[in-house]
Amino acid sequence: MVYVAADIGASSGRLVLGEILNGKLQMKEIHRFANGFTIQAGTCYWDIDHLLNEILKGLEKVKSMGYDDCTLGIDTWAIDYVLLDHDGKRLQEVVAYRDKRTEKTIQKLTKIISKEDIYHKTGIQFLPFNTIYQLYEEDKKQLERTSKILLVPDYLGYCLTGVGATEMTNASTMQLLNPRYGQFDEELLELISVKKEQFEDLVQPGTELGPLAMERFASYNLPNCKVITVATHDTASAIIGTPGAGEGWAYISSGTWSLLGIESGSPIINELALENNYTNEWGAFKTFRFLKNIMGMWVLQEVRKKLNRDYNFGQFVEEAKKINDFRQFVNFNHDRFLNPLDMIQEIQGFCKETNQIAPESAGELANCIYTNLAIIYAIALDELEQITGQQISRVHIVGGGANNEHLNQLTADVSGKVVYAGPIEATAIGNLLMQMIAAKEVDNLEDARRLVMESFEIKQYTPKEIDRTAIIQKYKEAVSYECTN
Ligand SMILES: Nc1ncnc2c1ncn2[C@@H]1O[C@H](COP(=O)(O)OP(=O)(O)O)[C@@H](O)[C@H]1O
Ligand SMILES: C[C@H](O)[C@H](O)[C@@H](O)C(=O)COP(=O)(O)O
Ligand SMILES: [Mg+2]
Repeated sequence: MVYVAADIGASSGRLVLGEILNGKLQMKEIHRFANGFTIQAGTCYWDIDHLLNEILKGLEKVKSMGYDDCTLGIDTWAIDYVLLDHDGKRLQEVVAYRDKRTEKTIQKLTKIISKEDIYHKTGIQFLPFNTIYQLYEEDKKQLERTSKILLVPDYLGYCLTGVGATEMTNASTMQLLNPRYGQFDEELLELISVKKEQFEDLVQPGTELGPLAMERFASYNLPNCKVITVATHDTASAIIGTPGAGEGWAYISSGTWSLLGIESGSPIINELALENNYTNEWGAFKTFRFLKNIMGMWVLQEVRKKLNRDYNFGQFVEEAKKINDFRQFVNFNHDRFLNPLDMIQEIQGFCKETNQIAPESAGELANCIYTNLAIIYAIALDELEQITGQQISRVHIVGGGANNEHLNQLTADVSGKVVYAGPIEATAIGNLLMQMIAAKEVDNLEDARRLVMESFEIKQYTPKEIDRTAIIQKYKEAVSYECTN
């Protein structure tokens, strides 16, 4: 029997095999595929059938490698969902969170209930596309036809097994759950015309969902497979796979998004947390992911698309290193960078509006992105220390972005914290570890993280002496400009 993790982020998906051999976690990537949304008639959609098909193709590879039995865990990006009719069929295509339909929804909803009340109830950050706002924008007739609302990874599990669930780490990102009593907040549900019965029961990560319904996929050559509901929010899995230990460590799950935060034993819901838009997403093992979303590698991904993908990610880093200068100061966390038509023009526009020389070449653009991400990380870490009263001495960077040694070093320099980078595939590893803990092959989270530290290369970056105060001050002056568009 072998463990299989399907980790699907906004830009890419992968299936990995995992097993413990000679006291180490051995992980082998067996299938990788592209992900991304497309725009049809002005709306952004995911291709959920493509993702299901890729999971099945990955499982066929498991079988072809000689494994007749496996367990499977699925984790994906957060907040997006599928509407099912009373026959269990998908009512519509899956809208992607970067769609513009929710651009003004926070303003609409907070005319009825204040941001303070929503935050007091949920402890969840205000992102314009949270599930609460997407459901508020859904056609009311469509909601009336809806029997069940399944978040993306729960829907993929349902397609494979016929069993529905609402896994709680991902459910918390909807901004509809109240951490005080671990359930949906009925007042918020009523506000968006959704009934609690339209969700499947909340389940803890590590719950067995059911066997793969082989009869549904007769044309595939599949192994016998038991689907485990892991920490289905990819960031929750990433944090399980982050080899932090003891006190004073923070993480940056660096992929399409950079999720920067700490693991907390209880939610931190106060004015300062709200003011800095920190969130309390639910973690595995009754922890809370006190973090904030930072725009991450999305910006570079969009620049790369505009440059016809002429550069791979490593080449962007090499070009940026040739410049390696804090030339422009750009707040990439501004909503204008969420899904602009042309990311290069958006960056250049911000620079021109703030009387800064705009980056032109691939290297100048990458340098601008990396230097500003390092500054935004440093500021977020300062905020984190202020809000929690905790001293953070080290930051673990995991995910595809941890490949970027240049940004890892910049992060150490500007934050003044030691950076540990890796494992790159922390999300898939955390997915595997949740399955191993459920199977009692690994005892607990602490042992799981020790196994990660012993099994994968973790690189250390020590801060170099730079004038971080002056750099952060220049950034804050430049971004204090109120973007008009
Ligand atoms: N060799 C590399 N050098 C620098 N950055 C890299 C490299 N490989 C991947 N990346 C970065 O990692 C990002 C993808 O990270 P990943 O965690 O796979 O994203 P997601 O899970 O959101 O799809 C890419 O957008 C890119 O910026
Ligand atoms: C929109 C959400 O905040 C987003 O899904 C984030 O929570 C996340 O998990 C991003 O994962 P990626 O792997 O797509 O960066
Ligand atoms: Mg990811």
